[in-house]
Amino acid sequence: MERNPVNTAGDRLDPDRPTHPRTFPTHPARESDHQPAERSVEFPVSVVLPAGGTGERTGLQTPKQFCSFLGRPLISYTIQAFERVSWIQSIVVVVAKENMDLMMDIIQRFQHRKVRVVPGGSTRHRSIRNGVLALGEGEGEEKGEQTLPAGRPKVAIIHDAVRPFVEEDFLYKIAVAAKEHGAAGAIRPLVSTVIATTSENYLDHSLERAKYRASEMPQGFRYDVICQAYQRCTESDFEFGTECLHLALQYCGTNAKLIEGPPTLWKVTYKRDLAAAESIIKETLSRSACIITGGSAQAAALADALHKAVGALDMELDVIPDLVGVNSRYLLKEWNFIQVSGSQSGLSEVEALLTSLEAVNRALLHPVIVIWVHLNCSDELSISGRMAEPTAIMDLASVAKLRNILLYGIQLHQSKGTECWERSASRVAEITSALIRDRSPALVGQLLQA
Ligand SMILES: Nc1ccn([C@@H]2O[C@H](COP(=O)(O)OP(=O)(O)OP(=O)(O)O)[C@@H](O)[C@H]2O)c(=O)n1
Ligand SMILES: O=P(O)(O)OC[C@@H](O)[C@@H](O)[C@@H](O)CO
Repeated sequence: MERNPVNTAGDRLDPDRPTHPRTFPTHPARESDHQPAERSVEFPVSVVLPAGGTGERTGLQTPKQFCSFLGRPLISYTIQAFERVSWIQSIVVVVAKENMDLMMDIIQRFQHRKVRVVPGGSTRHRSIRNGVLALGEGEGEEKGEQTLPAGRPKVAIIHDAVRPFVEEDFLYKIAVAAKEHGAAGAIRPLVSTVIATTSENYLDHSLERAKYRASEMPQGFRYDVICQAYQRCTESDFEFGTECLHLALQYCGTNAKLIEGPPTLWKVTYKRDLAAAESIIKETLSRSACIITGGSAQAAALADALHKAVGALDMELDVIPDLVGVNSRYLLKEWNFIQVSGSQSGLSEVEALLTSLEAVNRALLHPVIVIWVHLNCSDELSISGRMAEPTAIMDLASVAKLRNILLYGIQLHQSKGTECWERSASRVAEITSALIRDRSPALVGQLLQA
């Protein structure tokens, strides 16, 4: 995890960050095979993402919501989780005044949609209140640099910006329950028992754990309920409170419906949570890849063997001849690419792949992994050819890195007489899986020997 924040100019402070301005077409909506079935919600839903804290408990200078993972701030992952939900009409991100410019840069850099930024307050409740009020401001009005979102929602979802792993299915459950009951909240089983302490830090009593749950996010509220709750609550609530569901009960008599959520709803709080979040993000991006064979028989033979070997490594792998026609959809998936080239073809197929990836702006949100597997079937290694490839792939990889594409090479020597693709393929599969999983910057542009 890079702890370098993006600076107020929107440029990350470490040397690896691509700094050239990106000129993108309006990027097409990204699709993924894992996209759940489209749901429809018959009432307007908007979201408030409180992100106005300082993240003191991480011990870092950079507020945790702005810590970068694979080149992108944590908050951008959370925003993406909401903006891809078609029935969410608008998102209000609440950040400290001093981070407003930084937040606008992040929205521009990663082309987030439906997002508006408002200033936070000195406590989480004050920040959430500012966000809730912003949802009710007029539709289509200009406010500074931002156009106000669609009109007031029927349901407002509130979700800590530092809980990036939220799925549409659960958001749907919360939104529908909030519409029906006035309020709804995510809960999880307690891991530790809750105890009450005396002023001298002795045990006063312990709670029966089975009767209690941990209150998590997202939470949902009928818009009138959460507005009324914040209108009626006290300064003490604003200063010391941590529970929106309590405000709805206390000041609106609204008893929230509680829905057990998945374990992925956890909040990034401590430094160790940052490493956990990065590991989950990397794992999510490493689940699938497609092998492009270019139509050559040699490449197809290796691809088939690779398909079997990588399958054993719990990766989803598709084998396709090219990326044209219906196969061009792979360019839009959050997948990785393995270009298998026969000994006659050099890097031209990789160059074509990189151009296609840039044309669809595929590397906007996540670094793309491209692995060139070069089949060298000649019994005599052509010294000149071999010497040429390492330099050529290094140069190409340097250019690709500026576009957030990580290019690696694997050279496979397959003497003509040997038909044991399986052994070669399992070597290539292990290297490929490690490259996709680890995304090591140190190996970018290297031509590894399988
Ligand atoms: N004045 C505040 C304080 C917190 N939050 C947000 O509320 C969410 C949950 O709060 P927490 O995990 O406590 O974040 P921090 O207050 O930043 O953490 P710490 O208590 O360690 O400083 C975070 O997204 C945080 O940015 C906010 O919008 N405004
Ligand atoms: O208390 P913190 O500010 O660390 O985090 C906020 C959490 O309390 C809150 O997200 C849930 O408990 C649900 O209200």
